[in-house]
Amino acid sequence: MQPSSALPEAVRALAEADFGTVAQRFRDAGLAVGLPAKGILTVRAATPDPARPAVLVSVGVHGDETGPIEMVAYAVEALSREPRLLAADLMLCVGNIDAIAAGKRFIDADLNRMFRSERGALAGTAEAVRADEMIAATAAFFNAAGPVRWHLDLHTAIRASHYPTFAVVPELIADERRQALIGWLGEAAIGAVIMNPKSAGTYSYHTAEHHGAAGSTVELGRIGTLGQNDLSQFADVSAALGRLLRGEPAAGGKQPHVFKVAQEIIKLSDGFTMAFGRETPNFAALKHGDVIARDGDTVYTVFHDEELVVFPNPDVRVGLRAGLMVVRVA
Ligand SMILES: O=C(O)CCC(=O)N[C@@H](CCC(=O)O)C(=O)O
Ligand SMILES: [Zn+2]
Repeated sequence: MQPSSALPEAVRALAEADFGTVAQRFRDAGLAVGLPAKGILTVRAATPDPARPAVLVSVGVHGDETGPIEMVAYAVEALSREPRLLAADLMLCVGNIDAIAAGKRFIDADLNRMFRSERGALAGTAEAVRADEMIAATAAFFNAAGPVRWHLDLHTAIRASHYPTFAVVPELIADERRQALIGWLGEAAIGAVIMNPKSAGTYSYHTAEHHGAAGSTVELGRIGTLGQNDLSQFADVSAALGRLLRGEPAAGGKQPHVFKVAQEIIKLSDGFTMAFGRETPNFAALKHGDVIARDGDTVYTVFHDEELVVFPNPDVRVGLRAGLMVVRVA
């Protein structure tokens, strides 16, 4: 992270999980404010109201994915100046605070693989401790919520992408909620959604599976330096988030293209190699029979006429997802 003094105050405060000023503004407006763990702020109606949607917004689950931190910092700063317009119960979570300070994806291990019952070699890492705090705060937030539950886990991708913005949506979200989520993603000008049938231990899959949230990992452009992101690329997402939190009518928008996961590429050993370069963009197309990766005796190949590669990353730990292959369905 660049020296804090060089950052706009709202951005510095969110990146360092310093909620003092915004929390006080919400409190002064008579809202119920909670700080259940470092980097986690909840703002609820003073009298519990199950008719209010419960919206969890998380950023910085990967410390080098800084654009959404900036975007949300300004969105929350603006909302805190007109707190009575907040029409949802809000939980704001800054995920990997130490990794944000270090400007790295993670410190010991990927926080966004910790949301699973068996952590194996990931147990005992700094991120496992942080995930436990997030899991507990998330459960407390949604257990006190009404039935309408959202989780927008805002990330940025490592590589370029055919769709600069896209989202990963757990398939198990109930139909009506999933339609509402995809509608919101369209309003936010998200270009593509990937329907995912299986958890990779991610935060958004966790909230969908365990709390019935319309949860999604939303990829907003590429990784960048905190304070130096081009915020114009987040204008539609920021506006859609503002409307969701203020209970304002949706503004419409183009429906995203829909993909589904065809296969998950798991790194089985240190011998894992991808058949294409590290800079291969997300949604690059491979044809039937093309080799995707090799890992000892295992050869991953394309079995549909065409599959598109997303999140190719040979550097993950053994046992974790090294990429997704997706096919277009709508
Ligand atoms: O660009 C990449 O390779 C990684 C970007 C990123 O962090 N993506 C998330 C997606 C989570 C999901 O599948 O819902 C991740 O890998 O954790
Ligand atoms: Zn990420």
